[in-house]
Amino acid sequence: MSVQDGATLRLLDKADKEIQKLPRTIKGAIYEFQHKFRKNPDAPGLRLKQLKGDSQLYSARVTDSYRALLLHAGNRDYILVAVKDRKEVYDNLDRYYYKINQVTGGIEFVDLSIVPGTPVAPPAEPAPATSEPVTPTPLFARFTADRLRELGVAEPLIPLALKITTEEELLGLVEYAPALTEEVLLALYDGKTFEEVLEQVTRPVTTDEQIDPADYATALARPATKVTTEDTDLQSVLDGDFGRWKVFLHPTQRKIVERDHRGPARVSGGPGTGKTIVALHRVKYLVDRLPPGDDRPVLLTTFNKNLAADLRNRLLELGGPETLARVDIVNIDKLATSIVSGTLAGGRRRWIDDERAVREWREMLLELGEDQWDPQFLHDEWSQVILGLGERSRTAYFRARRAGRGRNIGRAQRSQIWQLVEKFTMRLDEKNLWTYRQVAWEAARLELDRASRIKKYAESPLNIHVADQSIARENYRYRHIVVDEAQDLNVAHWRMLRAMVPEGDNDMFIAGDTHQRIYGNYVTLGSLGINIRGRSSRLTLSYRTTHEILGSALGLLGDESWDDLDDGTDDLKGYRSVLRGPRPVLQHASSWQDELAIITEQVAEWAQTPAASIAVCIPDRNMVADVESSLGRAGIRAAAIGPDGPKLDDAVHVGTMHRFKGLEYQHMIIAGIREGLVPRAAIEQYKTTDPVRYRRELQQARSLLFVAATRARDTLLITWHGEPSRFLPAQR
Ligand SMILES: Nc1ncnc2c1ncn2[C@@H]1O[C@H](COP(=O)(O)OP(=O)(O)OP(=O)(O)O)[C@@H](O)[C@H]1O
Repeated sequence: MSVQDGATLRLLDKADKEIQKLPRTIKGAIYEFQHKFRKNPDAPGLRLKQLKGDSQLYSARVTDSYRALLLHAGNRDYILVAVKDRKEVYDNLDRYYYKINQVTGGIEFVDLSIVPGTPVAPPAEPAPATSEPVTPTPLFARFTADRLRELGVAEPLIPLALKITTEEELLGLVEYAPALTEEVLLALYDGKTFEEVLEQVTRPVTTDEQIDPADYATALARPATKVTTEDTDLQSVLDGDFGRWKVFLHPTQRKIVERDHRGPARVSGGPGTGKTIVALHRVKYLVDRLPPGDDRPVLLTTFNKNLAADLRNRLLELGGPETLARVDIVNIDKLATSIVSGTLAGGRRRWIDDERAVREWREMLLELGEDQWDPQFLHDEWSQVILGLGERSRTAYFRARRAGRGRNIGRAQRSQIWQLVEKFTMRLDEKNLWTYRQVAWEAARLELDRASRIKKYAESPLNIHVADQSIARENYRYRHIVVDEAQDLNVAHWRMLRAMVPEGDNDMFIAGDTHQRIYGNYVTLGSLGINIRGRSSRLTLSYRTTHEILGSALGLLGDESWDDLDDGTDDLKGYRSVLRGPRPVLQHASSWQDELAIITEQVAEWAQTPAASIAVCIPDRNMVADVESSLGRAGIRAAAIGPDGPKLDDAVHVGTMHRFKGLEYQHMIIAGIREGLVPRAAIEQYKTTDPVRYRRELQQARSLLFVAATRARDTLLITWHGEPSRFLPAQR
């Protein structure tokens, strides 16, 4: 059989929802059908035929009683839009609406018979008669058909949208509506104005191209047409393990993935808007454009080991072993560690975290009888100012601006601090210890040296190298670097990364959200040679959190202002969700014991949910064991989340707030949200002594709570005893 006989069969977004509901035997038959169809759509058994009076819609036989409905997009390209019982597929053909959306240029399909409230939908249950008939006001009475059309609502759904009067009707309408119609109507329903929706929802997906309403082949290639591309996608829909994130990218996500840049680019966006998903697709996009080879020219890095492991699994799912084979996936500290271990003799030391380092400071100050300085202050000054300098010298420290650090430190004090820092680093040397920041600084230094050797080699006349055999040719480690959770990387990390990749097209792709910064690392990328100006984009649609949870989580951020990893500011304008669910519950308890009882009772009520989709988050490490044993006594398996992620896959996860970065749960409880813990009482000392630091500590505490609250997909319960945290809405 010639290749010409074959056909492409794609699946349209939302058609997968209907297909997944079909009986198992029919799904099996669809599996067979799609194979045969791809091989030869004209095979007689498939009975491919045009629907009467319609140029574009075709039906084909799946079984004796089921038919596939296909939209012909030109040449041998078909889009599967539905699979239906033969008895109903040919009735009332007017109910099939398909068109190229005049705003987005994407292909849209709706079967009006499944949209409640349309003239062709089955009649709804009659409403119970009331004694006084009242005519409720339609939800969108303040808009005209033209306005909805301008926003991109699908034509046949406009009259219906203008008629509906309840939220239930609206949710019924948007369930199978094209994605833009769903987003627009829900945003208007949430109270946004026409102008806001135009700006935040419609404009980002509006195509610049001239739209030919009959050119389906071109429309098929536009980001707004959400269709599967691989043969295997339809198979995974049928197997029930279909990851929509792999295929149905939002048009805004797709544009970001596929845009080429002359330098570093950045994507921001609120929690759950798909930054990680975009980073993964971006990696695949870059790998697909590499020349063949068996090296690994792409680096994908993130904050911790657990997130790196998740990226690895997801990239394997997305691109298979061939993509994985060209990518180094490693968390940022491990990357720094491997650079240092591989290059320095002293590389084989033990790494310690900040908490342990502060203990070392305290011990050293005690031994020295030095009581003028606070160990935490010295550790922060060393880690965030001195280890943030490009050059580690006393003079450089004397000149350092200490931007954003409130307390003024004069020359004499800097001299004392410098001496203490020298003693401290010698102490760590003797004990064979290193902090992660020290490692990052060393790694940055080594990589910068390497980069300057590469430049020197490239610039000097060839004969020098020939004469001096000792100069070996080195190359940059990577061609492209993709960073996730960028808001928590420190200055040294960025210096190291910058030096690992030559400046040029698509050199760095940076995904992060400064509202979720929880490690106090503030950077200005521009000053580190990473110029993202004019190459920033933002995602605004949450795929994780319901509208209700998102609204409450935004309230936790207060009126703070947030940076954009550079000199500008960032905000969450337009951040929204089309997912609906119960409102978060805020519950006051009489004591910690009472909170534990509430937690245990609530988790027991979620017995139908797989344990690992439930999490309990608390602000203090000492509370973890309490929660674990309280759940344990009720026969519920619980496991603490360690620094590298959850320890067990079949237990309720319990952890402190920092541990929840990047994770996702169906049901979440955040307990212990009281004054003194959120924010911590210890920061009050800075209120008068160091107001700048105080503000930053407060902001970081807000971010921690924001991160925790936005891990919840469906349900969120927040509890406290005593005085509620100032970040919670006022309680009546
Ligand atoms: N286009 C998509 N289609 C379906 N699901 C998606 C899509 N994009 C993202 N998701 C899902 O939404 C959830 C959140 O995505 P992701 O983790 O990438 O968001 P994020 O912006 O990185 O979140 P955070 O900032 O909270 O870490 C995940 O479950 C992901 O699979």
